[in-house]
Amino acid sequence: MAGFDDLASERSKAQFDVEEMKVIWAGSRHTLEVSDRISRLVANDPVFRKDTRTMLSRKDLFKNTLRKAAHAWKRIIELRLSEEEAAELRFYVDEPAFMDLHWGMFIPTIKGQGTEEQQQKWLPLAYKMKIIGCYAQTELGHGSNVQGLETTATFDPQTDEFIIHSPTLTSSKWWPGGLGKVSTHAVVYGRLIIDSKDYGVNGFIVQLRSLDDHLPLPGITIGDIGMKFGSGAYNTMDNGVLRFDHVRIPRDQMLMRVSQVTREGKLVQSNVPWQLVYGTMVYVRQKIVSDASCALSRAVCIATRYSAVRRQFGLQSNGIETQVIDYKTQQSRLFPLLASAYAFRFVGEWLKWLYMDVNQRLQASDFSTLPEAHACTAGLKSLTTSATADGIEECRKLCGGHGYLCSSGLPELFAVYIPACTYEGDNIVLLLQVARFLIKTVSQLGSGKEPVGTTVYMGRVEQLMQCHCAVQKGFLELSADLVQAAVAHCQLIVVSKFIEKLQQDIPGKGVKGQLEALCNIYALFILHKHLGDFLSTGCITPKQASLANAQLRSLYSQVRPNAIALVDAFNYTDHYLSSVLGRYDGNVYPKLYEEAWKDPLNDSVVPDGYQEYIQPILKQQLRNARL
Ligand SMILES: CC/C=C\C/C=C\C/C=C\C/C=C\CCC(=O)SCCNC(=O)CCNC(=O)[C@H](O)C(C)(C)COP(=O)(O)OP(=O)(O)OC[C@H]1O[C@@H](n2cnc3c(N)ncnc32)[C@H](O)[C@@H]1OP(=O)(O)O
Ligand SMILES: Cc1cc2nc3c(=O)[nH]c(=O)nc-3n(C[C@H](O)[C@H](O)[C@H](O)COP(=O)(O)OP(=O)(O)OC[C@H]3O[C@@H](n4cnc5c(N)ncnc54)[C@H](O)[C@@H]3O)c2cc1C
Repeated sequence: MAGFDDLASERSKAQFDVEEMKVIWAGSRHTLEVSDRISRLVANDPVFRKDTRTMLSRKDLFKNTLRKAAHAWKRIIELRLSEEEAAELRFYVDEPAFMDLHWGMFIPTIKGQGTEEQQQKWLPLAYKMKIIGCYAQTELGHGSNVQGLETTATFDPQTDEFIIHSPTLTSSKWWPGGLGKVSTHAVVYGRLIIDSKDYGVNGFIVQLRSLDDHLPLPGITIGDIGMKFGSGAYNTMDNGVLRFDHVRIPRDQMLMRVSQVTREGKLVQSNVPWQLVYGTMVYVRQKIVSDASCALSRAVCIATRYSAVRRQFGLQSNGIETQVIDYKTQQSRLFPLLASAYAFRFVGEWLKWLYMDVNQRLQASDFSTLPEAHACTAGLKSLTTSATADGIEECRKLCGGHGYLCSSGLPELFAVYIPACTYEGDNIVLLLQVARFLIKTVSQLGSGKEPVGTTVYMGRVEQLMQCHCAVQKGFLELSADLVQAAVAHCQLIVVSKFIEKLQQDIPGKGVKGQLEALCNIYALFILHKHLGDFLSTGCITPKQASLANAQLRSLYSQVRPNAIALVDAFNYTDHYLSSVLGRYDGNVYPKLYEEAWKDPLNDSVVPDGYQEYIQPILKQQLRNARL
């Protein structure tokens, strides 16, 4: 069987221990064991099938999502899965749904911004799913500009309550995931008003729906904001709209770790930076970086396996055409994405460590690394999601026409993934935050602080900053060129963390060698992509640029025999890949043909509508022809 033999032959060429590379990719033997076991549990459960998603109406699609979420929760309880295993199960179910926001934002917000008492009250309810929460920050009129939010939370000393209100149409909460049809509660971000004085944005826990009949509570208008990009895709998520008409909540439902409001209506600032109100966004952004490596590796796995199966032109002496993976143009498009997937994996590991380190420091009232954590999570979220969104589209194109079929898995992967460039912070807005951080850092460099990083990449950042750095008054004056410096800074971090990964103990025959090749491919690919920066800032000479290019091409040849093994190391099930082109067995053509007939359009040989619309035309033509 052609495809199967091709992939079997490719696997026999591997020059490294794939099982050990699986451990490196997973992060540890324990994590590999958990993800392998849970991914197969999901793959073997018919409730979690994904192949009909693009054929369902929005209402049927959503109801099926609720069914899957309920089944997932039931399995978590039945099997007594740990929090880690439950998170893996939600990941491999692979369907954006309210659970993501309940576990991924609502609970972390209460943990990060609630007092001990508030955590003791609300977390047990949330962990047991006695309440379902979402994160309601963005409004119809404001998303990036958090300080521009209009929802008000006015303290009423007569009743010891906050009055939550939507004063304008643009203050309607708009986009929060899980809000539209499912969540019973939300963390609502609104302007704290005490005695007519505006104290800025804070978080408030607000019940939205009755726990008895799920109807919206008095003063609450709530619904879904409508269909989003692509069929299936993110339409499994009920992104919602929410308006308040003077809804009253107890004073103790303002999240008060950062600021407290006393019974007398006095605002007391605690000793933590007010920016902790933004803390959930830092947490989610570091998770999004890890998710980028998952999404990109998934697309690269599909495109790499298909590129080894697909043969086109280049008839060889044995009468067989050439595998498209052997074309240098295919390699120059595909292998940098393979390298990027590994690079994002390792920078995501580091970012997770940075986030945990910041949190431990916060416990000890050490806030010194919070600005760097914000800049790194913002910048790396921006860099990795933009590269991944572009990379998934490139993988679709690498698969030719068949990449455009839903059965390839790539259109839906692209449609689900691309909002990552917007949610949790628009990517340009976040790069401007990095630019601000760099300006402050450069201004402090005079104090003898020396930047650290790889020379050429570091030089590029320094030079770009000096070229473009001006005394900036505020956000809006930041030049587009500074965004370029911010990207350069983030790419420096990615390369540096890949190099640091290689300095760790890396067991397994040939594993370190493959990772070194991928690290060099990433670094040289970025250098090639931004050659203008490196040349214009004098970091490298034209001769060096030419040598770098030659080295890059040589590295592609080094990776070529290992490409299939490198994507096998992601250890993805066919269920998770959900792609006829990316099947482990390479049995592409028979499965493509089989999938086609499953389309409802093929339920009848003569299509519905023929008699009404087509036959009259044809008959008319026949009559005309006889005249
Ligand atoms: C679902 C989760 C589970 C898993 C995750 C996996 C996948 C994700 C899947 C789905 C995600 C689903 C939904 C996404 C949810 C959302 O989209 S929630 C809404 C997200 N919204 C945003 O990100 C808004 C972006 N805007 C901002 O962050 C801010 O408005 C701003 C930073 C752009 C501007 O802030 P301002 O206060 O207005 O002005 P500033 O002067 O720039 O900043 C003031 C100072 O504060 C510092 N700072 C800013 N942000 C942070 C932060 N997050 N942490 C720490 N510090 C911060 C800034 O540096 C300034 O400090 P100075 O010392 O320079 O004054
Ligand atoms: C699928 C999805 C899920 C979401 N889930 C949630 C959720 O659960 N909870 C929640 O609260 N929100 C959620 N959001 C909202 C999301 O956080 C916002 O869309 C995001 O923060 C961007 O804000 P915005 O849409 O207002 O865009 P805007 O800020 O209006 O940006 C529009 C354009 O203007 C540019 N721009 C804006 N400001 C500047 C500036 N200062 N300088 C230069 N350019 C600028 C941007 O770069 C962008 O190109 C979700 C969004 C999506 C798409």
